[in-house]
Amino acid sequence: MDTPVINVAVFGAAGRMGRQVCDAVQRADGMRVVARIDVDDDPKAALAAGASVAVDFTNPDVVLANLEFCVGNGIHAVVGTSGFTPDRVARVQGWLAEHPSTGVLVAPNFSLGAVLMMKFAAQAAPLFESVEIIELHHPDKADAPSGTAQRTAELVAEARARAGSAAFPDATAHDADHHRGGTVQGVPVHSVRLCGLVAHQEVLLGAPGETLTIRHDSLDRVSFMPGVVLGVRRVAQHPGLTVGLEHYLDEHE
Ligand SMILES: NC(=O)C1=CN([C@@H]2O[C@H](COP(=O)(O)OP(=O)(O)OC[C@H]3O[C@@H](n4cnc5c(N)ncnc54)[C@H](OP(=O)(O)O)[C@@H]3O)[C@@H](O)[C@H]2O)C=CC1
Ligand SMILES: O=C(O)C1=N[C@H](C(=O)O)C[C@H](O)C1
Repeated sequence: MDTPVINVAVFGAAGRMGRQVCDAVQRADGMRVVARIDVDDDPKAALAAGASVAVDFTNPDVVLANLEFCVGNGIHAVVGTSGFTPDRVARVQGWLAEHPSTGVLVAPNFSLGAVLMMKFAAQAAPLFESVEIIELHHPDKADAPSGTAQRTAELVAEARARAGSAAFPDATAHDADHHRGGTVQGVPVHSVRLCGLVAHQEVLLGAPGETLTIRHDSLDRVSFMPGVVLGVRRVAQHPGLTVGLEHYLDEHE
C-alpha cells in the first residue's frame, strides 16, 4: 500500500531558511508544501490547506504563538527557530499534555555536523578544567546567543554537574563592560556577528598543558535540509516533545 503524502505548512516561508525548506520539501519523496505562511499571513491557512506537519523557521518573538496554534489543532511541528530556553520548553510541554498524540521536534541545529559537535562537547566537558563557547554567525541574525550555543552550554553544564566537576578557573575581577561575554548555566558564551559568515561554532576546552577545539562550520544553509526533511518524515511517529535531532538519528527506516 502506498504511504500517504505528508502535507507540510512552512511558517517563515519567505525567510532565508523558509525558502530553502520549501524547495527541499518539494524535492523530497512523499511530502509536499501545501501552505507558505509568512509575517502577514493567517496561520489558519495551514489548517485550510490540510497540513499535517508544520515547519517553523520564524523568530523567537513569534514561534511560541505559531506552535500553540499547531499543537492546539493537532498539527505536528518541526521547529528550527531559536530561543528555546528551559521555560519555553516547559510551556510547549504544557500544551502537549492536552494533545498527547501530537509530536513536536525542536532542533537547535539541523545539521549533522553540529549535532555531533554538541555531542562531542558534552562528552569532553567533564574531562577538562575550562570550557568556553564561541558562536559566529552572519550579521542579520536577530538573537544572541545562538540556539546552538545555548543548547551546547546546557549539555556541557549538565555533563559537568553529573560528573561533579569543579567551577571553571577564572580570576577576572574587573570587567565593567562585559568583555568576558555572557554565560548560559555558568558556561561562558561569546557571540560574533560578521559579514561573510553563515553559522559556525567553536567549543574550546582547556586543561593544564593542552587545549582541545571542537569546531563546526555550516558554509551553506543546504547543510540544514536533510535534517529538516528527516524531521518532517518522522515527527508524527514521536508524540510529545523531542528536543534535538539526535533523537531521530538513531532510527533505521
Ligand atoms: N535549527 C536550525 O538548524 C536553524 C535555525 N535557524 C533559526 O531559524 C530562525 C529563522 O532564521 P532565518 O531564516 O535566517 O530568518 P529570516 O528572518 O530570514 O526568516 C524568518 C521569516 O519569518 C517571517 N515571520 C516573522 N513573523 C512571522 C509570523 N508570525 N509567521 C510567519 N512568518 C513570520 C519573517 O518575516 P519578516 O522578515 O518580515 O519579519 C521572515 O520572512 C532563526 O531563529 C534562526 O536562528 C536558522 C538556521 C538553522
Ligand atoms: O540564525 C541562524 O543562521 C542559525 N540559527 C540557529 C541557531 O541559533 O543556533 C542554527 C544555526 O546556528 C544557524
